[in-house]
Amino acid sequence: MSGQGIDDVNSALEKYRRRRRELEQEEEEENRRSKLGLFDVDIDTEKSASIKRGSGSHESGSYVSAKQRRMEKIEGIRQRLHYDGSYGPQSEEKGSNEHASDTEALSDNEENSSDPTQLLGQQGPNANVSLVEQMAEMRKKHLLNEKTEEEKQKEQEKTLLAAIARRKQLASAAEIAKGVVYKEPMRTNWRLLPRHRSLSPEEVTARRKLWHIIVDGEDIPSPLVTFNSMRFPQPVLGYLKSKNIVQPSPIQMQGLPVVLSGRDMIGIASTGTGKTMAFSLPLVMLALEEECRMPLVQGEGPIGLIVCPSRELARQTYEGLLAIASALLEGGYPELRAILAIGGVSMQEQYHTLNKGVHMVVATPGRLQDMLARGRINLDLCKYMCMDEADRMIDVGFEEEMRTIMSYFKHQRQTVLFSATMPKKIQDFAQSSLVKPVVVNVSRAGAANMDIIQEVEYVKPEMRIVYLLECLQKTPPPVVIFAENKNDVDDMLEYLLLKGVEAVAIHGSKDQEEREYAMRSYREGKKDVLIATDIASKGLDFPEIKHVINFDLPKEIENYTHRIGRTGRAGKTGVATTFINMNSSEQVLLDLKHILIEAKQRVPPVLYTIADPTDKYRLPDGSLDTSVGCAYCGGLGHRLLDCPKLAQEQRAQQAAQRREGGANDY
Ligand SMILES: Nc1ncnc2c1ncn2[C@@H]1O[C@H](COP(=O)(O)OP(=O)(O)OP(=O)(O)O)[C@@H](O)[C@H]1O
Repeated sequence: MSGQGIDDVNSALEKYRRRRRELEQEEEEENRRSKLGLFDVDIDTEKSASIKRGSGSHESGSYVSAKQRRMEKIEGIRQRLHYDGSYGPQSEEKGSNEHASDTEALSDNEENSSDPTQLLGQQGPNANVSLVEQMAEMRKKHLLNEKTEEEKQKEQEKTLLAAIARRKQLASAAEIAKGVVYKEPMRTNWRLLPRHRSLSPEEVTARRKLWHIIVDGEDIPSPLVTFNSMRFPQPVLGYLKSKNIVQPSPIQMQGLPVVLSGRDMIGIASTGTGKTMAFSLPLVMLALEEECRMPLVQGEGPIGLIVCPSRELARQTYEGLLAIASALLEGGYPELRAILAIGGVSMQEQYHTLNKGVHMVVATPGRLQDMLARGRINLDLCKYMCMDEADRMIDVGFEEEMRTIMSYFKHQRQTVLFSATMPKKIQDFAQSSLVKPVVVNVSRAGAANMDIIQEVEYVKPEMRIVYLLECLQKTPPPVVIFAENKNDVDDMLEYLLLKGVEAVAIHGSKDQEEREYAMRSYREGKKDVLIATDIASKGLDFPEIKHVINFDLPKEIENYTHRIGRTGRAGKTGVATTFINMNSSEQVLLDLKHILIEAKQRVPPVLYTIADPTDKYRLPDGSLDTSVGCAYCGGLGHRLLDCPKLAQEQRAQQAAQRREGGANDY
């Protein structure tokens, strides 16, 4: 976000916080007054005495709860209505049932009434108006007031969103400078088979419905239900089969035809549902097409780029590309070369590949930016850019690096963004930077994978480490344990090693060698337990993880979705256990509650004890209107103005501004 943008967001938030402080102060004042026995409304002495008489008076100075006082006040009114017929002519004419409904209405509204004289209709302009009519009027006023409050909140949200949206587009600096706007998507030579081109719109819709695929955009290619129909060369089909990948997953059914045909795309699907293939295969096909057309020579390339938020994820994706490229080579196709550009490793080996011309680059933003700046690679021929875990990539953590990388593009490129979590705001922003994008949605962005059994346990902070051993018994290994901070990761490692558990750990302060050792030994099954910060929560695909333990609740609910998504992958079932305690953020707990409800999991009673401001957005069937969640992080348990992620990012941004540089590691 630009400095101006940050200021705007800050000032909008500051306004909101000021208003909130005022409201809190008002509330405090009200509480104080009522504790002292002062009614905030001006009831005349006679009436007040009458109410007290009716309700039983209290010894002066003794504490009476607000609820009790309210009840007594209502009782007083009720008694006057029943025993004193002096509240206007209408009350005498009414039957007792009507009185009952009137008093019910009173109790509903009394709390919000500011003028009990009017409420009772005893004097003033309402003296001749029936109680029912007065109540109807009050209700209307009350609703209007409430709406106004809601409108106010919406307005504040709008201002804040506008400030956030004032980010610059994800476009190259030269394009922005020259005002270049691409209107038409890129074209590739890939075509649907004639029999798929002739599918009727009804057939296409039925197919999408069957696989729960939701699309948005213009001229969207039909979903294809076999890899054969996607026209991959035989060695690629053979490779997929060897990995037991025989039928495309829904995100691949729709995502592959879209990306293969050159369209910009935003792909949203649950963790572990095959998004990586949906952006890797088209890159390989594009590289192959270019190589066949005109082989790359020294200093040329890449044709395409995949940017990932962590070194480990980049390595995993790179190895996937190498495997497909080598299957093609073995099948008699030209050699396709790839390099891995990540921090912490020497690029010496990679330079050898670069010298031959490179087709594909998989990178983390920092190292890629560095290589571009040093002129080690260029994006002159680059036609394809993918951001894996895209919301994280466009998030503040990497935004500046991504913008710098974009400035090296010379021509239009195809841009594809994939993630399991993609808040609406990020989608809107991304869409504005893409060319006629197609949005493919296979699950609600941020929803948990339905193949995961989610358990939430209340464990006191100091008991967690001891309880870990018991928790590890739930399933056989491999298990992964996540914690927010590096010290907790180190402490757990020490404890588990002492207890004889085969564990390894990874976080951003470990050196590259340690990180690689941990990943390798865990992946190869030599270690049973991986303990990690969120550095390992996104995208990593370890085979057969049975159990994810959250030592704490992450600060952002999206990280919860990613963390538990390390299990329950490729159609298998997994278990996730999350420890919560009194230190867990209420807002994230509420988000968690909604994720559990959505995934039809057991919600621990403690989560129902937290006041839930989203209760009013329940639909008639009791489910939550999912369109009302936070526009910034996608959490369903809070609104934008209370977003813990936004607040956290702002703190980080301010700190980064002070330091004049950002830190992106976990
Ligand atoms: N069509 C398929 N059929 C069976 N398995 C598949 C298929 N596509 C991918 N897989 C396997 O599913 C696993 C998860 O895939 P992948 O890592 O691409 O998930 P993802 O959606 O990117 O998850 P995340 O959101 O965590 O990054 C991998 O082991 C992959 O080989």
